Amino acid sequence: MEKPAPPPALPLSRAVAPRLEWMSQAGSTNDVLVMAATGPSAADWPDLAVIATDNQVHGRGRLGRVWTAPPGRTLAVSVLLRPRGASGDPVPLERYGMLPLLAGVAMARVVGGLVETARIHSAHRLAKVGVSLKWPNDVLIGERKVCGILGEMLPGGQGLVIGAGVNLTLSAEELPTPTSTSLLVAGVEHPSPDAVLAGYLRDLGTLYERWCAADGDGVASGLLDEVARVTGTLGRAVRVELPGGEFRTGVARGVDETGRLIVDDSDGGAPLVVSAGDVTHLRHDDQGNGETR
Ligand SMILES: Nc1ncnc2c1ncn2[C@@H]1O[C@H](COP(=O)(O)OP(=O)(O)OP(=O)(O)O)[C@@H](O)[C@H]1O
Ligand SMILES: O=C(O)CCCC[C@@H]1SC[C@@H]2NC(=O)N[C@@H]21
Repeated sequence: MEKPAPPPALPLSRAVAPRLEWMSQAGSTNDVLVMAATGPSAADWPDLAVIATDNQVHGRGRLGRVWTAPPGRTLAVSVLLRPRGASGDPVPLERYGMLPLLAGVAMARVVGGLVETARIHSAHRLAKVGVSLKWPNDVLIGERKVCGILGEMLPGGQGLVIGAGVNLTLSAEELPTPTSTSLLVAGVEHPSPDAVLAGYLRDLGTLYERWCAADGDGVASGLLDEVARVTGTLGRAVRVELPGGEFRTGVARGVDETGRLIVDDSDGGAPLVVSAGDVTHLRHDDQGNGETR
C-alpha cells in the first residue's frame, strides 16, 4: 500500500497563524472548525485560528451547492473570527456581512500578486488578466472562478468561520465547471500551498484588525473602499435572483456598510438591496442567456 504523503511543514503560514491545524483529509474544514470552536475545547481556538487541508471531500458552497476538489490540487482553509471592537466588546452581528468580502479582498490580493508575477516571468508572453471579486463570494481570474468563499456563523452569534477554497494545481481537464480555473491554468507554474495560505492569512489578519479597531465600521476602517476597488461586479449589468425565486436585472452600483449589493433596477424601480440573493454577471451584449458564472 502507498504510504500517505507527510503533512506539509507550512513554515510561512505557521509564522502568521496563532493556531494552525493541517488535516490530511477533512469532510468540510468549515464544519470541523465550527465544531472545534463551539465544543468543550473552544477556549483552545483563538481568534484567527486556522484549519486547512488539500484533501477536502465534502466541501460546501453557498446556497447548498457543493465545492468539489480532487485530492492534493486545491487548498481548503477555514479561519475562526471572534471579532471584538476597540473597547473589547463584540462587534455587532449586523456588521458581519463585510467579513466574507474582507476575506475575498485578501484572497484577491494574493491571487493577483501570483498571477502578475507569473505573467512578468513568463516565457510565453501571457496576456495581462485582472483578478477581481465577484460579489459576494468568488475570486475570479478574468471571468473564471479560482476561489469560493463561505462564511458561516457560530451558533449563538459567538463569531464566524470563514472558509475559502482555492484551486491551485488542477489541470484544465480537472476543472469542475467550464467557468472555473486554477492558478496553474492561469500560468502560475508551481503554486505553493504555504505561500498562498501565508499570503492570505497575512492580508486577512491586517484587514481584520483594522476593521475590528474601527468596531466593524466599513467606512472608517477603509474596507469598503478596498472592496469597491476590487469588486468587478460594480458598474456591471447583473441579474439578481431574489430569495423568492424572482429575477430582476440592473446595474450593480455599490456595496453598503453591511456588505449588501446595491443594484439600480433596470425597470426604474427603487434600487435593489441584495443580501441573500444570487447574482449573475451579464455580458455587455447580454439578452438574458449569455451570463458568465
Ligand atoms: N473547485 C471549484 N472551483 C471553481 N468552482 C467550483 C469548484 N467547486 C465547485 N464550484 C462551483 O462553485 C459553485 C458554488 O459556488 P457559488 O454558490 O458561489 O456558485 P457559482 O456557480 O460560483 O455562482 P454564483 O456565486 O455566481 O452564484 C458550485 O455550484 C460549482 O459550480
Ligand atoms: O463558491 C462557494 O459557494 C463557496 C465555496 C467555499 C468552499 C470553501 S473550502 C473551505 C470551506 N469548507 C467548505 O466546506 N467550504 C469552504
